[in-house]
Amino acid sequence: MARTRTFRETMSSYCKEVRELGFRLYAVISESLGLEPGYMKETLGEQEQHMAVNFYPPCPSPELTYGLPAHTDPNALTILLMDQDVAGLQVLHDGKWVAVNPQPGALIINIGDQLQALSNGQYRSVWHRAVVNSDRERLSVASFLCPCNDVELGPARKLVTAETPAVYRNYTYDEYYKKFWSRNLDQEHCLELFRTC
Ligand SMILES: O=C(O)CCC(=O)C(=O)O
Ligand SMILES: [Fe+2]
Repeated sequence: MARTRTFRETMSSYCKEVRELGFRLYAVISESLGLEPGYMKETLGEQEQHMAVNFYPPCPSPELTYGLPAHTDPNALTILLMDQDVAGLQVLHDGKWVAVNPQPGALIINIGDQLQALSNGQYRSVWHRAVVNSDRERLSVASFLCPCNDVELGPARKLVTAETPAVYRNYTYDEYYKKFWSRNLDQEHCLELFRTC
């Protein structure tokens, strides 16, 4: 008799696929910076992977609140599976909040703070937020690829030159993560606290 997949099996294979996709993206991002394809994956160490299933119920006064306030993601890379029907994600582009509308079958890839640091500021960790609406609930599933807690992170040596000095000092992810959650999400970009100058 045919057996339907359990929730656990579906989630488990989704997590594995998302992880592989993240590793492929690390390789092309490394290459785009003139680094070895394995640079990001190796530097980030044994990756943790977290998942947030965000549920935003309808809100009678959506103009008074946010589903999620403005933030950047503290990790390396986020792969976001969005509700296929209801919009809510916005990204800050040229000082304006722009809606990212659902595209059937598409995943949203957010660069996190650690890829900004490793690329010495060449890639930018995007400011984003989620708004709510008064009549429809919304769901999003965020998969966060996170560096190993105790690896040393900072600008790739090859990207630090006399013309492009290190923008950020070195630190462990443990230190960064604690600092990130010790402030309000929508305060200044947390990486600003790790600047060399
Ligand atoms: O719900 C969304 O579209 C955004 C979720 C998000 O940014 C997060 O979980 O960090
Ligand atoms: Fe986020």
